[in-house]
Amino acid sequence: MKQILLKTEGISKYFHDPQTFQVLKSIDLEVRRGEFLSLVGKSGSGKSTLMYLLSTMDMDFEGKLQINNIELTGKKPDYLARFRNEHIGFVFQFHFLLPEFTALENVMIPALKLAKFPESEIKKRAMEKLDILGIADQADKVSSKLSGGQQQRVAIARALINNPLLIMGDEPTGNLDSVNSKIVFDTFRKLTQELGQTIIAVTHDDDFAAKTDRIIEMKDGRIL
Ligand SMILES: Nc1ncnc2c1ncn2[C@@H]1O[C@H](COP(=O)(O)OP(=O)(O)OP(=O)(O)O)[C@@H](O)[C@H]1O
Repeated sequence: MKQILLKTEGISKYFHDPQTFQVLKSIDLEVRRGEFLSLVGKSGSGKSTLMYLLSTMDMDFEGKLQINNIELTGKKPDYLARFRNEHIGFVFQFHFLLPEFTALENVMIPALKLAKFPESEIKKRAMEKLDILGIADQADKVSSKLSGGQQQRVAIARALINNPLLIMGDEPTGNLDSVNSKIVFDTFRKLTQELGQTIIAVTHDDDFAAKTDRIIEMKDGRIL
C-alpha cells in the first residue's frame, strides 16, 4: 500500500459575504503517493475552494491539513509560500506562459525563483522535463508560437521543474479540444505511472475524470 501524501481532517470553511455560508463541510480526505485523482461536482459545490486549501493558498479554515507528514495548519505565510514553490506544481485552464519567452525559459522560471541550483543545472533539468513531455524539439521556440496543446505541455513541464510532491490541476483541459485534452491526460497518466507523481485535478470533463484512478465528487460542500 502506498504512503499517504496528503491528508485532511474535518476541514470546514465559511464565507461571510454577504451572509455567513458554509462552503466546505467537514472534509476528510487521504491521497496516496502516485494517485491520479479527479475532483468533480456541479458548479458551486466547492471544488475550487477545496483546491485552494489543499494547495495551501488559502489557510483560513477549520480542521487540519498535512502534506508529506508536515502539519501545515498554523504555519506562517512565508513558510507556506516557500512550501508551495518547492512542493506544489500548478496547471491551470489557461497556461499563463510568458508569451515572449521561449518554452525552455518558461519552464526554468519557477526554479530560478527558488534559486536552489545554478542556472546551468536548471537549464539541464528544464530540458529533461520538456523531453519527458515530448516537446524538447520546441525548447527554443517563443511560447506564443506554440500550439494550444504544446503550450499546455510547457505549462506542465513548468509545474514539474522543482520535482513537486503534488501537482494541482484546475481545469487543465478546460481550454483544449479533444485531441489536445487526450495528450494532456496521457501526459498526466505517464507522470503518475512512470514517475510516481501525485496529481489532483479539478475538472468538468467527464471523459477525463472517468479515466483517473479515483473520482472525488463534491456536492454542497461535502464529498459524496
Ligand atoms: N470569496 C467568496 N466569498 C463568498 N462566497 C464565495 C467566495 N468564493 C466562492 N464562494 C461561493 O462558494 C461556493 C463554492 O464555490 P467554488 O468556486 O468552490 O465552487 P466550484 O465547485 O469550484 O464551482 P465551479 O465549478 O463553477 O468552478 C459557491 O456558492 C460560491 O459562490
